[in-house]
Amino acid sequence: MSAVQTFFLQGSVSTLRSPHSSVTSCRKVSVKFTVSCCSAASPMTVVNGNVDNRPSDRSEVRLGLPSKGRMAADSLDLLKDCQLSVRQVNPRQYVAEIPQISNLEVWFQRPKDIVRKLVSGDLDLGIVGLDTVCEYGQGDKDLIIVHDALEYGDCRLSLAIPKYGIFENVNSMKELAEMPQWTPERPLRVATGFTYMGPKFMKENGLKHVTFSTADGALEAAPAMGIADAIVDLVSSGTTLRENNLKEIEGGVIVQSQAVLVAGRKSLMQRKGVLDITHEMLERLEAHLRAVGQFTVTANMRGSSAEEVAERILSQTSLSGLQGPTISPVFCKRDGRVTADYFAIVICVPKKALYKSVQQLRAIGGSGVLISPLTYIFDEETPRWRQLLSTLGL
Ligand SMILES: Nc1ncnc2c1ncn2[C@@H]1O[C@H](COP(=O)(O)OP(=O)(O)OP(=O)(O)O)[C@@H](O)[C@H]1O
Ligand SMILES: O=P(O)(O)OC[C@H]1O[C@H](OP(=O)(O)OP(=O)(O)O)[C@H](O)[C@@H]1O
Ligand SMILES: [Mg+2]
Repeated sequence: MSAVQTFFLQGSVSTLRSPHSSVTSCRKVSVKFTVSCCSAASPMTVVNGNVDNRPSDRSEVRLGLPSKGRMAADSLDLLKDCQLSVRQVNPRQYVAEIPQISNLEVWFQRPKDIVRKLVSGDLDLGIVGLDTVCEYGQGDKDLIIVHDALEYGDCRLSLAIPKYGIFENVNSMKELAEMPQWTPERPLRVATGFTYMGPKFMKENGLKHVTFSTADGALEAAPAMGIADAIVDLVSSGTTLRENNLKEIEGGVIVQSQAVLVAGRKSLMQRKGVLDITHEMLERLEAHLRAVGQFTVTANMRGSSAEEVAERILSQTSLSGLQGPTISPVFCKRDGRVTADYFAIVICVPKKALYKSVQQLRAIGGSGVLISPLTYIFDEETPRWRQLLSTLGL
């Protein structure tokens, strides 16, 4: 460990004025740490999760899901939409199952513990926000993001400063770093719950004289209370910052976050069944997320041939579908002869363009327009699966 450390205090740091308070090193916040007991000769080791990182001999595959907070319900909803409903006998029980996938245990944990347990090997897969992976994974190369965009939990980890006082004309990280106010005796005081990402970011941005304090919530109050000059916290709509007279600045976004599916490299490579379950989950997630926001539109259209109908459809900007329209003749018997005066067309249309598509279909002679939501769009190959295999060197 280097001589100069980053200090984290709970609450005010106004009494801390030593040169040690400047950020010159970015110490890993301990997943494993040692505390002195009564006798200095017998240290006690406290570990989050698996004590000595020995691979356990369990045969079940374990998926960690957030037990509380805003990610919990959305994670269950997403899995349900992928026909992977989690069956939990009662809400205080922390283990559950997904009947469609045998040999999979679902464990409900706090998001930060999901990441820690992926690192320790006590979980194999997990769903959490990318911010939590960055903060508690601390750049661990064995944490692999299998799906990076589950499309909920959107937020960003940002640095914010007051709109007023000495910060009134400060609008970028460069300007913040160049402020003459920050000295070893009077460093920039930052309040954050992100005690790994916060110091790392400040160091990367060349801020030399910085101290950090930490609290468990309502960090936006710290500047007005005189406890901090700036904060590093999650921002989504920006309302909390605005209500507290704080602003984000150029270059101050540390991580753009949303829910992700993460796995441990060792689990993927060594534990039987993990790779297969990951493949199935990835296929369902990708196919479902592709289908969200798309509708299938079917309609009838009079025409002399399938090609002639196709030309009419493709002349319209909103009707090209995923790979072009599917057109099938609708046969009927007229005067004893089987003819195809009508064609049935099927296209996929993005939700946003739905009404425009219906208007365009009608304009070129479409009738009997039926619209149904899509559950899955399976492609020939799952791009993220190929990416995962290449990351694993398989
Ligand atoms: N305002 C927000 N809008 C959208 N997503 C958010 C927001 N705040 C946090 N998140 C995302 O949801 C995750 C969980 O946040 P949540 O607030 O539920 O738990 P927490 O802050 O870690 O715990 P707690 O608030 O109970 O102490 C975050 O890691 C982040 O990815
Ligand atoms: O940009 P906004 O949409 O206003 O959201 C940002 C706020 O949401 C989170 O707090 P949360 O609601 O989780 O409360 P907490 O501080 O108790 O975690 C985050 O810590 C911000 O305070
Ligand atoms: Mg929160």
